[in-house]
Amino acid sequence: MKEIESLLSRAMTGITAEKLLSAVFHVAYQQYLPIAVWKLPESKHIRLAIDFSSVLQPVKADLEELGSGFLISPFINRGAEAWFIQADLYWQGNWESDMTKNFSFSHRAEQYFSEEFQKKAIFIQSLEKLLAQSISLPKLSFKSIPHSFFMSEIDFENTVNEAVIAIQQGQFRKVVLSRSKEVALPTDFDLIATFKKICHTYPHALVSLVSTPQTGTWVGATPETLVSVDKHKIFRTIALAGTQARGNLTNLSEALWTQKEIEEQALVSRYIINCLKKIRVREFEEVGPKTVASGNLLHLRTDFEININEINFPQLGSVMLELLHPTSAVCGMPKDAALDFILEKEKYNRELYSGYLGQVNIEEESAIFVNLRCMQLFDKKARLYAGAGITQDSHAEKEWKETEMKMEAMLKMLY
Ligand SMILES: C=C(O[C@@H]1C=C(C(=O)O)C=C[C@H]1O)C(=O)O
Repeated sequence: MKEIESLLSRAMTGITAEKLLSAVFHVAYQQYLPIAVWKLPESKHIRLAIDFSSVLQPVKADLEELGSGFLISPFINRGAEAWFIQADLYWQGNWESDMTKNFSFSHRAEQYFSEEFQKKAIFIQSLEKLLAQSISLPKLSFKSIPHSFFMSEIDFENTVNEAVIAIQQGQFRKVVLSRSKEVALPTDFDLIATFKKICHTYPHALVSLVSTPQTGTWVGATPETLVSVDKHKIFRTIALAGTQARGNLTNLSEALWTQKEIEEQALVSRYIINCLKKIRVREFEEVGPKTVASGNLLHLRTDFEININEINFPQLGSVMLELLHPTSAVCGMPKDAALDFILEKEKYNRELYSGYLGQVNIEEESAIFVNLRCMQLFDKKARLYAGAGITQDSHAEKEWKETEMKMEAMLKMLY
């Protein structure tokens, strides 16, 4: 293993983080290796994990049992199963880092002739070869975009109106309706340069770039923590909902919210408290709701915090992850009725959008987020995703505009 590490540091001498990330992503992608690159909120560190195992297996999303890596789950995850990118190769640094430092390999399979070891060796050799060339990297070829149901403004607004009627009839209280749209990638699209731009534009978000043969390639900047457990065993989750354009507002406490938005966010808080009640957790700290910014948008957010050691509930992170997903911020309330409505009316597959993703047991912290403000990359095109919470006071046209504003988060990063 030492041989590989010294090969890697030789390959990387004097290379900028951006160039190295481009090359690493390139080689991983071409060799069908699952890779995740991410930046946590309020952090300047870029983290990277590559999995060298033979086939990426779905796993039970058990934060306490899993090793170090990056977890991704689609919106629909029956049996609470998710994909896990094990951090066989892990790097942590920032855009200005000396790239020869801070790389580490997990020593999961030491056998010299194991498939995993061979894959690592081939990866490093290809990386070294690529970095030795002074010419720019060849273009990545993503898969062509598969056909997907396109929802026009009229279709979407009709569905919102149907949801409002269903709410008035008492079928559920809130449902989150979403849609996707395709946009052309710029001809000079550069994945890592775009990722870097997103990191700078969204300092308070989890910014991620994830690619696996099973899920395709996704990039996003989500403001929504689903479950996090830090090294001091503090569990956190948030209730995020209500959306308006930020405009020129500098003092966030001056934002005004309508009753519809206040109620919509309160339903998410209530949903979280109901989940805590189910497992008889009564000692939690609740702060908010307060106005927070995510790029050009404002949301209402309530923070929940629990000291895991004080309540002696070591599995709280995993138990809450299973109970919370999909929360009322992306599905609705009650959950089952809202989900049925979504599956019947949306007519497209959300895939990883509004699922969850994030690091597990990396530097003693797990931080899982709802996958929002994201796009999926294809040959010459990107698919953008966004949704809006519908309650009895919703106006169809306003909800359409809200999804447009949310999609702009990624669109603006492309152009
Ligand atoms: C569903 C999305 O966002 C969620 C829905 C919100 C809303 O309805 O106001 C606000 C923030 C998120 O919890 C999305 O970004 O696609």
